[in-house]
Amino acid sequence: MKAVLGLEDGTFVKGEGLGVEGIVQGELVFTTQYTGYEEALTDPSYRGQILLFTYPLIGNYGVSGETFQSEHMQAEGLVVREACDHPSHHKSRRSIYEFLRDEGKSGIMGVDTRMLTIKTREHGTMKAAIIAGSDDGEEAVRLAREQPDIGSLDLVGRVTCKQPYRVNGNKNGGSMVLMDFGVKRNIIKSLNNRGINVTIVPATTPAKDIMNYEPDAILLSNGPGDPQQAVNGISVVKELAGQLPIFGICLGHQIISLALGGNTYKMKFGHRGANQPVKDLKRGIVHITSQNHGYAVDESSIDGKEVSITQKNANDGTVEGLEHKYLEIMSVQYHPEAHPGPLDTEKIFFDRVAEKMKKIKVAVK
Ligand SMILES: NC(=O)CC[C@H](N)C(=O)O
Repeated sequence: MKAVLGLEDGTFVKGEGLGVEGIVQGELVFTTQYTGYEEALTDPSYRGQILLFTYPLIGNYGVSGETFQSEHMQAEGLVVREACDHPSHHKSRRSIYEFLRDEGKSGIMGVDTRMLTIKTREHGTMKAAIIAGSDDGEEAVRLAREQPDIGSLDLVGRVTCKQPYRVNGNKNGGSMVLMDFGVKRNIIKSLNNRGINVTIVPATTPAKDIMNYEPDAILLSNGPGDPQQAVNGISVVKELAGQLPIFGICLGHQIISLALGGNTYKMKFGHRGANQPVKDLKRGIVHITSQNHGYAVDESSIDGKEVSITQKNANDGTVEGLEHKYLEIMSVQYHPEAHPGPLDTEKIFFDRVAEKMKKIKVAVK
């Protein structure tokens, strides 16, 4: 099948189609992870985005379904140098070709992903379109340009759960309400593994409904799009700060920052990969983290009397973690739940969350 990828700056590249025939529009973003394509493609944070892998061989160990981060593929489309159609792994159930087809999604392969990455780094993230089934470059460019900015879309509304549901932990480590902005399964699993019972609620749940569950703490999840769109999340944090511990991951961290009076901005091309170095400023050590974000918290807007920046990206100095100075509020920009990527920060973040919840229980008794 023919295919073409167009960018808003007028660039287009022709390649071979993957998945089903059709048109895909979204923001083109690149990830540098070598593996973990199954986890990344099913991460709801990639809604509204076409995901390009800089690593040239994708699909070698097939798709098992065991590490999906949600029910389905979430990225709008896929761009790879070479996709493997004869995967080899004992857990593989299908090839990446079959996976895209089953999901009704489209992609393109056989294109110069290095050139596209350099272009994205130089120009900044661009709107893009893939046409699987055509090689009309002018049309692909037109479709790339003719779409709303990702920042104007309510992407969280497309991925949040419709109804609350509960997933219990393996012992009684307290109860938590998790605001679902597009949560990755491994966040829930990491909490459950520490005995935490988690009630997952839609992103639009108001503070008083959250308090009806009588939670020991709340956690704001990762998710797609611009954090400034998450107006309910921001007001929940404003209302509940000081009443119970609040934790956040990625989009959740950005929402917490906005609620505490900070600002967020769109980065030139974001951080997406499995080896982003993050410096823990208190302890002076660097952790290797999994990341996927295009927005960041503006340090000067938040670092001050009430909030301390606890972690920073060792590559570009952007904010990676914060803690409130006297309230139980803690959040990270990276993904401690990994999947994809290294588990280095899994223990540190989730053990601390579990510890803080235990303390609250003891204090209440
Ligand atoms: N993984 C996430 O939660 C991403 C957060 C936000 N959508 C961003 O791109 O910055």
